[in-house]
Amino acid sequence: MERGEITGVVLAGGLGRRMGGVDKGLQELDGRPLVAHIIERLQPQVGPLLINANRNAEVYARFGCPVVADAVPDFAGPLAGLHAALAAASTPWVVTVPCDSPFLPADLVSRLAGAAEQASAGVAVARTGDQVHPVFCLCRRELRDHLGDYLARGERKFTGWYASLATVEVAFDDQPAAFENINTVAELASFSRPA
Ligand SMILES: Nc1nc2c(ncn2[C@@H]2O[C@H](COP(=O)(O)OP(=O)(O)OP(=O)(O)O)[C@@H](O)[C@H]2O)c(=O)[nH]1
Ligand SMILES: [Mg+2]
Repeated sequence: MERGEITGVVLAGGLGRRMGGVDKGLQELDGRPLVAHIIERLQPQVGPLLINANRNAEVYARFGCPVVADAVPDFAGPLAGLHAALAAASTPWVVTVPCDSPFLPADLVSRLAGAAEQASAGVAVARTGDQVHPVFCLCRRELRDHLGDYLARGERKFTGWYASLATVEVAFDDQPAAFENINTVAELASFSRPA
């Protein structure tokens, strides 16, 4: 699989409730919005890039890539973001990362892609230890309708969707800290470099 066959998607469509309802991707870490950190890590690993956001589309557009909102209403969760991205992408593969994990692996996409190819799987997700990180997900674009049907049934859970597909889990036990995610203001402060 070539890098250019994979669209990278920053999932920034959540409500940020644990952070008081702010738009988490736009919160600053070390003087830059989280989304900027994510793009810096993800851009070299993929072809096209998309941002999935449900608020502040004009602000996200300043990062220079298309911004797509969920098609499924009412903040249905990250799978709704993946669904929107599968509809918007023009490459055969899409890879998602959340907007709140600024330390994501530099080799995330190559390892997910290698494993998906080797296993002839339509979906590859990251794992550390026995913890699956389902929002770090490489997915074939042709699964769009399969996912659309799942969401239309009112289903919301990543794990339930994966379970119905050929999915491969890819261990990143060499870099568990790369999957640290930031949910609260205190966590954001704790990950800031001292000035
Ligand atoms: N597109 C989309 N993405 C979502 C939605 N809910 C969560 N996400 C994304 O899923 C990832 C992980 O979600 P959380 O850490 O729970 O973020 P959140 O939902 O904004 O925050 P909380 O409200 O505190 O749970 C983040 O990248 C979110 O932007 C949603 O309804 N739609
Ligand atoms: Mg949430």
